[in-house]
Amino acid sequence: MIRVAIGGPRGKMGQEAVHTVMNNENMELVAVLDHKEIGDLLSESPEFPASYDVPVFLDLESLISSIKPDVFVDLTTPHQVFEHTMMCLQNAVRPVIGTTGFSEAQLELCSKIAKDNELGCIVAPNFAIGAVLMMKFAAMAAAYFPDVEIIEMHHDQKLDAPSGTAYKTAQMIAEVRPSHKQGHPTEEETLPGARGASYDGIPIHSVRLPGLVAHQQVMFGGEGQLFTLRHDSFNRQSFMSGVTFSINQVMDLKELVYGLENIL
Ligand SMILES: NC(=O)C1=CN([C@@H]2O[C@H](COP(=O)(O)OP(=O)(O)OC[C@H]3O[C@@H](n4cnc5c(N)ncnc54)[C@H](O)[C@@H]3O)[C@@H](O)[C@H]2O)C=CC1
Ligand SMILES: O=C(O)C1=N[C@H](C(=O)O)C[C@H](O)C1
Repeated sequence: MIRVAIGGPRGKMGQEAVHTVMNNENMELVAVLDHKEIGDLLSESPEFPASYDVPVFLDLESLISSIKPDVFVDLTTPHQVFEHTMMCLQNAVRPVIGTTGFSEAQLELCSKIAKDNELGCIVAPNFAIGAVLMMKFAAMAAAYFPDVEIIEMHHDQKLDAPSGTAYKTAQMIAEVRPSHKQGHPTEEETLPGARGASYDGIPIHSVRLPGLVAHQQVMFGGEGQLFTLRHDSFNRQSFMSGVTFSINQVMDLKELVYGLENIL
């Protein structure tokens, strides 16, 4: 039995993850972390059935000291995720991080602590297998099509931009193609932001609209041709096989892995 705790249980991802862990026969949901007073047990919250008698904690430090979970799955907010990850790594709890918004410096620091403590940690910008393949194929294509732009599209409640997936896609592409500025050498934005954000010269455009879930297009342009890779998550169930996979895998790791493509 893997003893799992989840951060952000009432969120869009958190609710799915709670049901996923509760229904997995190799896992036990031993605690959840919320930031609002919702009662002592998850079952007191209207989102969950009366049988979910899982203790609710309001701070991670007391959750860890009283429950000592094997794994902490973070599905909270970009503002808290670094602090949560550090606390887990310093207290022998393996983090599985779905929350986005890590800076490169923060990732580097977590990676060092995980290695020093020989503790597994997974930071997964996207748990959906199709999205992981899209990122991998984008890096393959960039070796042949160096001119590329990323368009990510999400629901309008998303707090961070660009998405963690778009950021990771750009990092993977930047590893295989020489850095260069795209478009006309003297192009000017008459409206600031019109050409999107830039990661190593790769434009990233973020769309936020009600009705969307999580979608990304990677467009490669070449002489007389356009090659487009696209992935759509139509619901949050699409992420759950990746969550289960990560909880199982992190138990056998002794370092931080950034992106499921490295362990699939
Ligand atoms: N890696 C992946 O495949 C995916 C990652 N995400 C990421 O997961 C995160 C959560 O996404 P959603 O569920 O859509 O957001 P959400 O806003 O629906 O849920 C976040 C939940 O965390 C709670 N929360 C906020 N601060 C907290 C704290 N300090 N401690 C405990 N709980 C806290 C909120 O009350 C809320 O219930 C985002 O960063 C999002 O980008 C979302 C979908 C897939
Ligand atoms: O906030 C979301 O919804 C999602 N966040 C992740 C990201 O930022 O890439 C993963 C997925 O795109 C859904």
